[in-house]
Parts: sequence; C-alpha cells; structure tokens
Amino acid sequence: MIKIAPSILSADFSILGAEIEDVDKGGADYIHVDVMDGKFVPNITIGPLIVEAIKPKTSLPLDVHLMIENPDNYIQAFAKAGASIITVHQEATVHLHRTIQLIKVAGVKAGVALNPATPVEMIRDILGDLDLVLIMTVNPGFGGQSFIPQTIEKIKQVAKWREQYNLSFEIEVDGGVNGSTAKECVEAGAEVLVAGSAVYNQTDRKKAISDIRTAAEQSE
Ligand SMILES: O=C(CO)[C@@H](O)[C@H](O)COP(=O)(O)O
Ligand SMILES: [Fe+2]
Repeated sequence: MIKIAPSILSADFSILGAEIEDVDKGGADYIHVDVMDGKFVPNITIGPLIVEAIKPKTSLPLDVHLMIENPDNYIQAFAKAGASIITVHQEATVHLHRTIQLIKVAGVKAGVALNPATPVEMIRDILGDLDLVLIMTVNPGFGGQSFIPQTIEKIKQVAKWREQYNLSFEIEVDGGVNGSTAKECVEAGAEVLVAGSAVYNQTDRKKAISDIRTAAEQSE
C-alpha cells in the first residue's frame, strides 16, 4: 500500500494547524515534519515545541525527519512532543546503532535517512533494527528542488535487501516527488512518498494527494 506524507515545510506556517487539517482530510497517510538546525543543512525550521503544538491537530502519524547534528540530544524531546517516527541522518551521527536504540527506547519508530551521495552499504548491517529507510532524492535543506534520478538505484538495492533478509521496514523517498516521479520510486520499491511542494503549492490538496497516489499506483 502506498502512503503519501505531505511535508509541512511547504505549508503556510501562519496557519499551520489548518494546513495540517487540510491534508489530513485530503487523504494523507503521514504528516512529514522537516527539522533543520542550520548546521547539518543550511536552513533552520521546526523544533519540539511546534511538534507538540501540531500533535492535537491530526491523528495521523507524525513522521519527523531530523536534519540536525548530534540527534541523540533531541530524540527524547521529539518523542515527548508526539513524534510517531523519528528519522536521523546516517551522516549526522557517529554511533548510528546507538542512536537507533535511543529512538526505540523512547517508544518511537526508528528511521535512517541517506543523502544522495551516501552509499546504501552504510546501513546494510543495521537494516534489521530499522522501521524505515529514507532515501533522499534531493540534497536535504529545502523544498521545491528537482528529483535526482541516480537515487533510484539506491531504492532498488534497499528493496532487494529487504526481500533477501525478509525484513519489513518501509522505504520512504523525499525530495522532488510528484505525479511524474512517484511511479518510478514505487516501481523501484518505495511505498512512502514525501511530497511538499507538489501538495502544498496546490490549492486543492485532496486532489494533489490523489493525483500523486494515482500516478504511483500505475506501477502496481
Ligand atoms: O526533507 C526535505 C528537504 O530537505 C523534504 O521533506 C522537502 O520538504 C520536500 O519538499 P519537495 O521536494 O517535495 O517540495
Ligand atoms: Fe523531509
């Protein structure tokens, strides 16, 4: 089953609660929350206080994508704020296995994200500990960038390992996902599609979500 995760990075932050309710009613499966610290990536966005504030606005899982250095220091705070999934970048933590355990101890599903230039081999040995693998299809930091096609091979390789080792983590793609790129991602093995500008830059969010889903399902 394909899941659509609208990224609130492209929402109108002055009416964030209403923007979340809009995609919730519009058929979203996750709410994707991009956390940026101005160090790991150039941009600065959301902290645990905002996650706590939006939690009552939706019953959908909050899919928190941490683009921050030293993520261990903030896992507890985001878990307490209401995160359902916490995804950290492999590039942002030296002791990735420990970071994953910290997320699990906090009672939250654990994901690892890989930048476009990071080989999937970096996480092969810990795939069995993961609930989600996030293949970045743009360089993290901003919404509205173009999809990087070389990332498709990485999705395929992770999907191959998932089958080979009989694992059940979800494969998520993030960046430049829209009606044109969704199909190829799903064909490669992804089932969670993050879409920021492709959803929030449209006035009819329900239609935008449905269009991405329809495009993606054409590959099934
Ligand atoms: O994590 C990120 C960017 O770093 C994403 O979640 C973006 O928010 C996706 O935006 P679009 O490429 O879909 O506009
Ligand atoms: Fe993201």
